[in-house]
Amino acid sequence: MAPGRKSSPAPVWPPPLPTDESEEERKQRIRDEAEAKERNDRIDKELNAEREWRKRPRAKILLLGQAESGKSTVLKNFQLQFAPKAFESDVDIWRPVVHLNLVRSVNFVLDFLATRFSALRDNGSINKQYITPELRKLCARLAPLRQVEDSLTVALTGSSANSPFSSSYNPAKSSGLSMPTGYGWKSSLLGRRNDSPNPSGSDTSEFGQAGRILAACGEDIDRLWNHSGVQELLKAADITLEEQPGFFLDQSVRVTDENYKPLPEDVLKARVTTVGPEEHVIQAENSGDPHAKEWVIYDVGGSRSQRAAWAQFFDDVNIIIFLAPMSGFNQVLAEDESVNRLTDSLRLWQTICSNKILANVEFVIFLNKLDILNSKLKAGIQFSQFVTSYVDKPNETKPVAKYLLDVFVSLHQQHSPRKRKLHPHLTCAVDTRATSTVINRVREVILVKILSQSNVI
Ligand SMILES: Nc1nc2c(ncn2[C@@H]2O[C@H](COP(=O)(O)OP(=O)(O)OP(=O)(O)O)[C@@H](O)[C@H]2O)c(=O)[nH]1
Ligand SMILES: [Mg+2]
Repeated sequence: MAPGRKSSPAPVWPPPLPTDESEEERKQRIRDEAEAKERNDRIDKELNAEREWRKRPRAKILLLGQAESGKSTVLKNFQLQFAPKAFESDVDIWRPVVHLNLVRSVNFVLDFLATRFSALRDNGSINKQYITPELRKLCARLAPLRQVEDSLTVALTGSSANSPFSSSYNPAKSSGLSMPTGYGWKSSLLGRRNDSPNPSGSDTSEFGQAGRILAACGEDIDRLWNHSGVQELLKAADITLEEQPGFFLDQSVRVTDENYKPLPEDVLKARVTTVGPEEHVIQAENSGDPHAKEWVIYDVGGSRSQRAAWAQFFDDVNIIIFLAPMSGFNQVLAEDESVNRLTDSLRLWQTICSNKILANVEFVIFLNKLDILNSKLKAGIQFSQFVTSYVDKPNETKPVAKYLLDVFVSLHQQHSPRKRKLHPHLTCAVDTRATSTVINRVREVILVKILSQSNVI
């Protein structure tokens, strides 16, 4: 109590009724009290509803699968499907990612050609007809892109460029064309988007500068990629860049245009390695169904070192979508080149199926990258050479996909702790239309699961 002030009596509740109020004042007091009570009741009701809303069963999806299996791509499909306006308003932040993916591919080709140029010096007979003065000039003109790769990588990841190149191409090392970074890059880009523009109107950021250099190089990149010598040399070395994540070399003129705005397909194809688990809450736009208003999706990193972080979500999800890329049959893991990707996927699937904590979780499996499987088989790669149990069957997409589906389904049957329905789909996650149909089916499965959890059905 402040010195010198008289102490007031402790307040009592409810306050004693005034003894000297007029009839009019009494009526007003009663009206005020009724209004206050109504307001309190309304607030209580809203708080209760909010409490109930928080407790309600929500769609919680966990995406699992090895690195590059397509988990983050499926997440983007969910965002595109359920929150198209939010997806559209964020497309710009993918522009520098597409640029970095493209620049890494170009630099990969430049490094590859450099090894061929030096082989030519050492042994005049090799590939001489392909290496024309025009090709050398093209390579010289594209040299500034090495600097662009460094500055974009630093701007996006906060660390210096690390673009590994192995002169002997190894499909497992495709992360050389990816951007290993965490969740933070998106929020930092969203933050930058609101920065006030330069008074001259030009974008002076690293992204703006990289964009201008790329715009000047677009035609040359296109010439490099379509150069018959480059195509022949890559083919002779068994390199199929088209199947690598973040491939934009066939779109270089469009994506380097100064006014380029990424299309949804570009966003799906852009590659960013997920590092650490990410929680994404998708607020469904225009959803009439109260149970489908909010989707919580957990996206995790798929490489071996990331998998320990998966288990923390096991007791909190309604549905697991497992991604198994069918195209991995002739590839090895980037993190362990002694392990075949398909073998790793099967082992991982078996482990997930047999997990007791997940016994009541609904399982969906996407046998993904159907398009790459198709192009590999069409190119003559023999599935049976890598999967020796596949005997006397045609080397065609349909029977191979069916065979893989049977293997995954029977592993699920054998190893699930209790009988459980599996929802399998053959998918190409970069095909938005086809994936939209699949997502609608998954949506139905999830809604039934949520309703059964809330005892509605
Ligand atoms: N051609 C083709 N590419 C696909 C398909 N699904 C995903 N991709 C591409 O494969 C690359 C890897 O996909 P992501 O979704 O980043 O893989 P991820 O499982 O999230 O990988 P991590 O984050 O490393 O665990 C991306 O460039 C995708 O665009 C598909 O069905 N076909
Ligand atoms: Mg990912």
